[in-house]
Amino acid sequence: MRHGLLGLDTKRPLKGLLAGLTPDILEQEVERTHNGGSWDTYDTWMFDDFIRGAGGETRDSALGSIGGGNHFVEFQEVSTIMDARTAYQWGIKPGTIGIMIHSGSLFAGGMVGDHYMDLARRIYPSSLARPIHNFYPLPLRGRHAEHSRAYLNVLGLASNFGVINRLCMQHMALKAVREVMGREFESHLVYDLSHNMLFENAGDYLHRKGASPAGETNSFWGGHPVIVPGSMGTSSFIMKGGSLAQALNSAPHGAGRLLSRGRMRGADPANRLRVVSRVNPVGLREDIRRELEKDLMEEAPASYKPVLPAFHTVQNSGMA
Ligand SMILES: Nc1nc2c(ncn2[C@@H]2O[C@H](COP(=O)(O)O)[C@@H](O)[C@H]2O)c(=O)[nH]1
Ligand SMILES: [Mn+2]
Repeated sequence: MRHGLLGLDTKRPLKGLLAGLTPDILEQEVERTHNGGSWDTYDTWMFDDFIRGAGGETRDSALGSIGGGNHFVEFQEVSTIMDARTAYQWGIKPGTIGIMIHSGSLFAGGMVGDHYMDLARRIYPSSLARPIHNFYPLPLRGRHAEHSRAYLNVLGLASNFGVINRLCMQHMALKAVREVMGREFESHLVYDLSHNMLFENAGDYLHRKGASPAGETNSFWGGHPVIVPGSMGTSSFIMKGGSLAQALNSAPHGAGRLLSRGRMRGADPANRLRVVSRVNPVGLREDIRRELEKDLMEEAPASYKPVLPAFHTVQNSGMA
Protein backbone atom coordinates (compact mmCIF):
# COMPACT_ATOMS: atom_id res chain seq x y z
CA MET A 1 0.00 0.00 0.00
CA ARG A 2 2.81 2.44 0.75
CA HIS A 3 4.71 2.10 -2.50
CA GLY A 4 2.59 0.23 -5.05
CA LEU A 5 4.58 -1.44 -7.83
CA LEU A 6 7.83 0.25 -6.81
CA GLY A 7 7.51 -1.35 -3.36
CA LEU A 8 7.68 -4.90 -4.72
CA ASP A 9 11.00 -6.55 -4.03
CA THR A 10 11.79 -8.97 -6.84
CA LYS A 11 15.40 -9.56 -5.74
CA ARG A 12 14.10 -12.53 -3.78
CA PRO A 13 11.66 -14.87 -5.54
CA LEU A 14 8.12 -13.78 -4.70
CA LYS A 15 5.67 -16.24 -3.19
CA GLY A 16 1.92 -16.68 -3.52
CA LEU A 17 -0.13 -14.89 -6.16
CA LEU A 18 2.87 -13.03 -7.51
CA ALA A 19 5.19 -16.03 -7.75
CA GLY A 20 7.14 -15.85 -11.00
CA LEU A 21 7.21 -12.04 -11.17
CA THR A 22 10.75 -11.30 -12.36
CA PRO A 23 12.57 -7.94 -12.27
CA ASP A 24 12.18 -7.69 -16.08
CA ILE A 25 8.41 -8.18 -15.98
CA LEU A 26 8.13 -5.73 -13.09
CA GLU A 27 10.12 -3.11 -15.00
CA GLN A 28 7.72 -3.41 -17.93
CA GLU A 29 4.71 -3.23 -15.60
CA VAL A 30 6.06 -0.01 -14.06
CA GLU A 31 6.62 1.50 -17.50
CA ARG A 32 3.10 0.65 -18.65
CA THR A 33 1.16 1.49 -15.50
CA HIS A 34 -0.13 5.01 -15.09
CA ASN A 35 2.03 6.95 -12.64
CA GLY A 36 4.47 4.01 -12.50
CA GLY A 37 1.89 2.15 -10.39
CA SER A 38 3.05 4.06 -7.32
CA TRP A 39 1.23 6.96 -5.73
CA ASP A 40 3.10 9.04 -3.17
CA THR A 41 2.16 8.23 0.40
CA TYR A 42 3.78 9.05 3.73
CA ASP A 43 1.80 7.12 6.33
CA THR A 44 -0.58 4.16 6.66
CA TRP A 45 -2.73 5.45 9.53
CA MET A 46 -6.16 4.68 8.09
CA PHE A 47 -5.20 1.11 7.18
CA ASP A 48 -2.91 0.25 10.10
CA ASP A 49 -5.28 -2.37 11.51
CA PHE A 50 -5.66 -3.96 8.11
CA ILE A 51 -1.91 -4.08 7.46
CA ARG A 52 -0.78 -5.17 10.92
CA GLY A 53 -3.73 -7.44 11.63
CA ALA A 54 -1.92 -10.46 10.23
CA GLY A 55 1.14 -9.98 12.47
CA GLY A 56 3.60 -8.73 9.89
CA GLU A 57 2.76 -10.86 6.89
CA THR A 58 -0.62 -10.03 5.41
CA ARG A 59 -2.47 -12.95 3.88
CA ASP A 60 -5.48 -11.07 2.76
CA SER A 61 -8.26 -13.12 1.26
CA ALA A 62 -9.48 -10.08 -0.68
CA LEU A 63 -6.29 -9.97 -2.77
CA GLY A 64 -6.86 -11.57 -6.15
CA SER A 65 -10.61 -10.89 -6.17
CA ILE A 66 -12.35 -8.48 -8.53
CA GLY A 67 -14.80 -6.86 -6.10
CA GLY A 68 -18.49 -6.35 -6.64
CA GLY A 69 -20.77 -4.46 -9.01
CA ASN A 70 -19.65 -4.24 -12.60
CA HIS A 71 -16.06 -5.27 -12.01
CA PHE A 72 -14.88 -8.02 -14.30
CA VAL A 73 -12.02 -10.05 -15.76
CA GLU A 74 -12.81 -10.72 -19.39
CA PHE A 75 -11.08 -12.52 -22.25
CA GLN A 76 -11.38 -10.64 -25.53
CA GLU A 77 -10.19 -11.12 -29.09
CA VAL A 78 -8.85 -8.22 -31.16
CA SER A 79 -11.08 -8.17 -34.25
CA THR A 80 -10.44 -4.77 -35.87
CA ILE A 81 -7.43 -2.48 -35.93
CA MET A 82 -8.05 1.12 -37.01
CA ASP A 83 -4.67 2.70 -36.25
CA ALA A 84 -2.00 0.23 -37.31
CA ARG A 85 0.94 2.32 -36.13
CA THR A 86 -0.39 2.70 -32.59
CA ALA A 87 -1.50 -0.92 -32.41
CA TYR A 88 1.98 -2.04 -33.50
CA GLN A 89 3.62 0.21 -30.91
CA TRP A 90 1.36 -1.16 -28.18
CA GLY A 91 1.95 -4.77 -29.27
CA ILE A 92 -1.65 -5.42 -30.38
CA LYS A 93 -2.30 -7.50 -33.50
CA PRO A 94 -5.47 -8.85 -35.13
CA GLY A 95 -6.37 -12.04 -33.33
CA THR A 96 -4.47 -11.08 -30.17
CA ILE A 97 -6.27 -12.32 -27.09
CA GLY A 98 -6.66 -9.59 -24.51
CA ILE A 99 -7.48 -9.88 -20.84
CA MET A 100 -9.36 -6.82 -19.67
CA ILE A 101 -9.48 -6.35 -15.92
CA HIS A 102 -11.86 -3.79 -14.42
CA SER A 103 -11.36 -3.64 -10.70
CA GLY A 104 -10.59 -0.94 -8.17
CA SER A 105 -9.27 -0.93 -4.64
CA LEU A 106 -12.08 -3.22 -3.36
CA PHE A 107 -13.02 -1.80 0.05
CA ALA A 108 -10.25 0.78 0.43
CA GLY A 109 -11.19 3.62 -1.94
CA GLY A 110 -14.84 3.55 -0.78
CA MET A 111 -13.75 3.87 2.85
CA VAL A 112 -11.48 6.80 2.03
CA GLY A 113 -14.22 8.50 0.01
CA ASP A 114 -16.89 8.12 2.73
CA HIS A 115 -14.58 9.35 5.47
CA TYR A 116 -13.46 12.47 3.62
CA MET A 117 -16.86 13.36 2.19
CA ASP A 118 -18.17 13.39 5.78
CA LEU A 119 -15.23 15.44 6.95
CA ALA A 120 -15.55 17.97 4.09
CA ARG A 121 -19.23 18.42 5.01
CA ARG A 122 -18.36 18.93 8.69
CA ILE A 123 -15.65 21.56 8.14
CA TYR A 124 -17.64 23.52 5.55
CA PRO A 125 -18.03 27.08 6.93
CA SER A 126 -21.42 27.41 8.60
CA SER A 127 -21.58 31.05 7.47
CA LEU A 128 -21.82 29.96 3.81
CA ALA A 129 -24.86 28.57 1.99
CA ARG A 130 -24.56 24.82 1.38
CA PRO A 131 -23.33 24.03 -2.18
CA ILE A 132 -26.33 23.27 -4.43
CA HIS A 133 -24.39 20.53 -6.25
CA ASN A 134 -23.66 18.82 -2.93
CA PHE A 135 -19.91 18.74 -3.59
CA TYR A 136 -17.97 19.88 -0.55
CA PRO A 137 -14.35 20.98 -1.05
CA LEU A 138 -11.33 19.93 0.96
CA PRO A 139 -9.20 23.08 1.08
CA LEU A 140 -5.62 22.79 -0.15
CA ARG A 141 -4.59 25.90 1.82
CA GLY A 142 -5.44 27.46 5.16
CA ARG A 143 -6.15 25.89 8.53
CA HIS A 144 -7.73 22.74 7.07
CA ALA A 145 -4.92 22.06 4.58
CA GLU A 146 -3.68 19.12 6.66
CA HIS A 147 -6.88 17.22 5.83
CA SER A 148 -6.32 17.40 2.09
CA ARG A 149 -2.71 16.30 2.57
CA ALA A 150 -3.92 13.31 4.62
CA TYR A 151 -6.65 12.60 2.04
CA LEU A 152 -4.14 12.48 -0.82
CA ASN A 153 -2.03 10.11 1.27
CA VAL A 154 -4.80 7.57 1.96
CA LEU A 155 -6.15 7.86 -1.58
CA GLY A 156 -2.64 6.91 -2.71
CA LEU A 157 -2.67 3.90 -0.35
CA ALA A 158 -5.99 2.72 -1.79
CA SER A 159 -4.81 3.20 -5.34
CA ASN A 160 -1.53 1.35 -4.69
CA PHE A 161 -3.57 -1.53 -3.26
CA GLY A 162 -5.72 -1.60 -6.44
CA VAL A 163 -2.62 -1.64 -8.68
CA ILE A 164 -1.15 -4.63 -6.83
CA ASN A 165 -4.50 -6.41 -6.76
CA ARG A 166 -4.87 -6.05 -10.54
CA LEU A 167 -1.32 -7.34 -10.94
CA CYS A 168 -2.30 -10.41 -8.88
CA MET A 169 -5.36 -11.00 -11.07
CA GLN A 170 -3.29 -10.54 -14.22
CA HIS A 171 -0.94 -13.27 -12.99
CA MET A 172 -3.82 -15.54 -11.98
CA ALA A 173 -5.47 -15.19 -15.41
CA LEU A 174 -2.22 -15.85 -17.28
CA LYS A 175 -1.47 -18.86 -15.08
CA ALA A 176 -4.93 -20.27 -15.79
CA VAL A 177 -4.41 -19.89 -19.55
CA ARG A 178 -0.97 -21.52 -19.30
CA GLU A 179 -2.49 -24.46 -17.43
CA VAL A 180 -5.29 -24.90 -19.95
CA MET A 181 -3.00 -24.56 -22.98
CA GLY A 182 -0.26 -26.62 -21.40
CA ARG A 183 2.46 -24.34 -22.75
CA GLU A 184 4.14 -20.94 -22.42
CA PHE A 185 3.08 -18.01 -24.62
CA GLU A 186 4.09 -14.40 -25.06
CA SER A 187 2.20 -11.82 -23.02
CA HIS A 188 2.63 -8.22 -21.96
CA LEU A 189 0.70 -5.49 -20.22
CA VAL A 190 -0.67 -2.75 -22.49
CA TYR A 191 -1.90 -0.34 -19.83
CA ASP A 192 -3.00 -0.17 -16.23
CA LEU A 193 -4.77 2.83 -14.76
CA SER A 194 -6.34 3.55 -11.39
CA HIS A 195 -9.55 5.19 -12.49
CA ASN A 196 -12.08 7.39 -10.65
CA MET A 197 -8.95 9.07 -9.31
CA LEU A 198 -7.58 12.48 -8.53
CA PHE A 199 -4.93 13.61 -11.01
CA GLU A 200 -2.43 16.33 -10.13
CA ASN A 201 -1.07 18.79 -12.66
CA ALA A 202 1.22 21.62 -11.49
CA GLY A 203 -0.55 21.95 -8.14
CA ASP A 204 -4.09 21.71 -9.57
CA TYR A 205 -6.23 18.62 -9.05
CA LEU A 206 -8.71 17.09 -11.44
CA HIS A 207 -11.05 14.36 -10.24
CA ARG A 208 -12.13 12.11 -13.06
CA LYS A 209 -15.23 10.03 -12.28
CA GLY A 210 -16.48 7.83 -15.10
CA ALA A 211 -13.66 9.24 -17.20
CA SER A 212 -9.98 8.61 -17.69
CA PRO A 213 -6.98 10.66 -18.84
CA ALA A 214 -6.87 11.07 -22.62
CA GLY A 215 -3.94 13.40 -23.19
CA GLU A 216 -0.55 13.07 -24.80
CA THR A 217 2.24 11.44 -22.86
CA ASN A 218 5.93 11.35 -23.44
CA SER A 219 6.04 7.79 -22.16
CA PHE A 220 5.81 4.38 -23.83
CA TRP A 221 2.33 4.91 -25.35
CA GLY A 222 2.73 8.38 -26.91
CA GLY A 223 -0.86 9.14 -25.83
CA HIS A 224 -2.88 7.77 -22.92
CA PRO A 225 -4.59 4.54 -23.87
CA VAL A 226 -8.32 5.09 -23.39
CA ILE A 227 -10.17 1.89 -22.56
CA VAL A 228 -13.87 1.99 -23.46
CA PRO A 229 -15.50 -1.26 -22.31
CA GLY A 230 -19.03 -1.89 -23.57
CA SER A 231 -20.74 -4.68 -21.63
CA MET A 232 -20.68 -8.47 -21.40
CA GLY A 233 -22.57 -8.59 -24.69
CA THR A 234 -20.80 -6.04 -26.88
CA SER A 235 -17.36 -5.06 -28.10
CA SER A 236 -14.93 -2.93 -26.16
CA PHE A 237 -12.42 -0.43 -27.56
CA ILE A 238 -8.92 0.70 -26.78
CA MET A 239 -8.17 4.13 -28.18
CA LYS A 240 -5.39 6.70 -28.01
CA GLY A 241 -5.94 9.97 -26.11
CA GLY A 242 -6.62 12.99 -28.34
CA SER A 243 -5.82 15.80 -25.84
CA LEU A 244 -9.13 17.61 -26.28
CA ALA A 245 -8.87 20.71 -24.08
CA GLN A 246 -12.67 21.20 -23.78
CA ALA A 247 -12.88 17.69 -22.32
CA LEU A 248 -10.01 18.48 -19.92
CA ASN A 249 -7.84 15.90 -21.70
CA SER A 250 -10.31 13.21 -20.64
CA ALA A 251 -12.57 10.60 -22.22
CA PRO A 252 -15.34 8.36 -20.86
CA HIS A 253 -14.21 4.96 -19.66
CA GLY A 254 -17.22 2.97 -20.72
CA ALA A 255 -20.54 3.01 -22.53
CA GLY A 256 -22.30 3.75 -19.23
CA ARG A 257 -25.48 2.43 -17.63
CA LEU A 258 -28.86 2.63 -19.33
CA LEU A 259 -31.01 1.05 -16.61
CA SER A 260 -30.40 1.33 -12.86
CA ARG A 261 -29.27 -1.63 -10.80
CA GLY A 262 -32.56 -1.61 -8.86
CA ARG A 263 -34.60 -1.70 -12.08
CA MET A 264 -32.54 -4.61 -13.46
CA ARG A 265 -32.84 -6.65 -10.24
CA GLY A 266 -36.59 -6.56 -10.57
CA ALA A 267 -36.64 -7.29 -14.31
CA ASP A 268 -38.05 -10.47 -15.79
CA PRO A 269 -35.06 -12.78 -16.35
CA ALA A 270 -36.68 -14.16 -19.49
CA ASN A 271 -36.48 -10.71 -21.09
CA ARG A 272 -33.37 -9.31 -19.56
CA LEU A 273 -31.03 -12.06 -18.48
CA ARG A 274 -28.81 -12.43 -21.49
CA VAL A 275 -25.52 -13.11 -19.77
CA VAL A 276 -22.61 -15.10 -21.06
CA SER A 277 -22.96 -17.82 -18.48
CA ARG A 278 -25.64 -18.70 -15.93
CA VAL A 279 -24.85 -19.32 -12.26
CA ASN A 280 -23.84 -22.95 -11.80
CA PRO A 281 -26.51 -24.24 -9.37
CA VAL A 282 -24.53 -27.33 -8.29
CA GLY A 283 -23.93 -27.27 -4.54
CA LEU A 284 -25.49 -23.82 -4.10
CA ARG A 285 -28.28 -23.05 -1.67
CA GLU A 286 -31.35 -21.93 -3.61
CA ASP A 287 -31.57 -18.50 -1.92
CA ILE A 288 -27.86 -17.85 -2.63
CA ARG A 289 -28.27 -18.89 -6.26
CA ARG A 290 -31.24 -16.51 -6.62
CA GLU A 291 -29.20 -13.62 -5.14
CA LEU A 292 -26.30 -14.35 -7.50
CA GLU A 293 -28.66 -14.38 -10.47
CA LYS A 294 -30.00 -10.99 -9.40
CA ASP A 295 -26.42 -9.68 -9.19
CA LEU A 296 -25.88 -10.95 -12.73
CA MET A 297 -29.12 -9.33 -13.84
CA GLU A 298 -27.76 -5.98 -12.69
CA GLU A 299 -24.90 -6.46 -15.09
CA ALA A 300 -26.76 -8.01 -18.02
CA PRO A 301 -25.88 -6.32 -21.34
CA ALA A 302 -29.39 -4.81 -21.53
CA SER A 303 -28.53 -2.59 -18.57
CA TYR A 304 -25.79 -0.79 -20.55
CA LYS A 305 -25.99 1.73 -23.38
CA PRO A 306 -24.86 0.54 -26.80
CA VAL A 307 -21.11 1.04 -27.02
CA LEU A 308 -20.87 2.08 -30.69
CA PRO A 309 -22.45 5.54 -30.27
CA ALA A 310 -20.16 6.12 -27.27
CA PHE A 311 -17.15 5.08 -29.35
CA HIS A 312 -18.18 7.36 -32.27
CA THR A 313 -18.73 10.31 -29.94
CA VAL A 314 -15.29 9.88 -28.43
CA GLN A 315 -13.72 9.50 -31.88
CA ASN A 316 -15.62 12.30 -33.67
CA SER A 317 -15.13 14.82 -30.89
CA GLY A 318 -11.39 14.18 -30.87
CA MET A 319 -11.36 13.07 -27.22
CA ALA A 320 -9.48 9.96 -28.37
N1 LIG B 1 -16.48 -5.44 -21.56
C1 LIG B 1 -17.30 -5.26 -20.49
N2 LIG B 1 -17.68 -4.00 -20.18
C2 LIG B 1 -18.47 -3.83 -19.12
C3 LIG B 1 -18.93 -4.90 -18.32
N3 LIG B 1 -19.70 -4.39 -17.31
C4 LIG B 1 -19.70 -3.05 -17.49
N4 LIG B 1 -18.97 -2.71 -18.56
C5 LIG B 1 -18.65 -1.36 -19.06
O1 LIG B 1 -17.59 -0.86 -18.25
C6 LIG B 1 -17.86 0.48 -17.86
C7 LIG B 1 -17.25 0.69 -16.51
O2 LIG B 1 -17.63 1.93 -16.00
P1 LIG B 1 -17.44 2.37 -14.47
O3 LIG B 1 -17.80 3.83 -14.46
O4 LIG B 1 -18.32 1.54 -13.62
O5 LIG B 1 -16.02 2.15 -14.13
C8 LIG B 1 -19.37 0.63 -17.92
O6 LIG B 1 -19.73 1.94 -18.26
C9 LIG B 1 -19.79 -0.36 -18.99
O7 LIG B 1 -19.97 0.26 -20.23
C10 LIG B 1 -18.53 -6.22 -18.68
O8 LIG B 1 -18.88 -7.22 -18.02
N5 LIG B 1 -17.70 -6.34 -19.75
MN1 LIG C 1 -15.04 1.35 -12.69
